[in-house]
Amino acid sequence: MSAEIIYGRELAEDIRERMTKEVADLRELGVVPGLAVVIVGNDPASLSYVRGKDKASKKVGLESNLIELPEEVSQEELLDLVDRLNHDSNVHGILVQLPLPDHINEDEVIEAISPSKDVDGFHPVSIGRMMAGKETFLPCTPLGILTMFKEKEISLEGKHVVVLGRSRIVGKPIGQMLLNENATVTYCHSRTKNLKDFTQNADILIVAVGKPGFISGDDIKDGAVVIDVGVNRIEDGSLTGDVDFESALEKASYITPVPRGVGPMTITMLLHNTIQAAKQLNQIPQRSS
Ligand SMILES: Nc1nc2c(c(=O)[nH]1)N[C@@H](CN(C=O)c1ccc(C(=O)N[C@@H](CCC(=O)O)C(=O)O)cc1)CN2
Repeated sequence: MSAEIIYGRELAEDIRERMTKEVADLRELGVVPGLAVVIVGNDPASLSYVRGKDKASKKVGLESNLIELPEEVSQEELLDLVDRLNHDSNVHGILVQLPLPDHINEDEVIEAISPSKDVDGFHPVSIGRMMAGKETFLPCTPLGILTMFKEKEISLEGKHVVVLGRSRIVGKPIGQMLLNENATVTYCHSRTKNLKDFTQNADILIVAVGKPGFISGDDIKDGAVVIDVGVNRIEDGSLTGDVDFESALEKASYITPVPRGVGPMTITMLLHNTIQAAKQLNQIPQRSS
């Protein structure tokens, strides 16, 4: 068997085209969805992600404001900025790029963002609503994965999903979101024993551990759906995932590549959440993007 490759980049392009029309309609109504992206410090990967977010936002017609703060910014200054953005009626979505430097209390910053502008879906109110199965902002990478499943008509009902990784950004929320879709979810992490026993029994395997080639074809059940969330820069400067693509391709039914797989969907879902936030804050009825 050779798997079908799910190119998130192509899906993302289609979705962004639909969004461009939706934003044009909103602008006709006098609503210009506004996003503020805050980055602290000079981490090259983070800078490249926020610049990607800023560029993609502008391309679909959003008003994007990229705020770059020095590494030494204090907790108080950052909280003051978030407070100003919470009260700015031209800003509908606020995102603080993670990770933050060690001297910043990440939880306190996330909790300072108004839940009505929490387009990253990391605020405890958003997480609580997600756990209760209520409508809310969903974190962008998991929402991108869910959108891929929907666009490819991959059924989730009763499927055994194994999630490798338990981060705030991917692992924890994707498991809960798939549980909400009636999948049976197992979380595995660095302390899990006999990992193969889990991975080899997964109908859907989601790998978000940040270790190049951590999973190979041997670890995968025949016909499994394999979603690779790893973005690892290796010695030769190229990007590679957490899954050994060539060996997994032979076993899986569907697989996402790295690059051009899950990553581009992350930014697209941020645009989606920002448009939804602008509509909610302006009391405009929702429609799917
Ligand atoms: N506040 C947040 N911080 C972080 C998030 C997040 O969702 N919110 N996610 C990650 C990084 N991330 C977005 O911020 C992100 C990662 C990867 C990509 C992407 O498009 N990857 C491309 C390759 C890009 C490259 O060449 O470097 C791909 O996989 O094809 C987009 C966004 C951490 N922080």
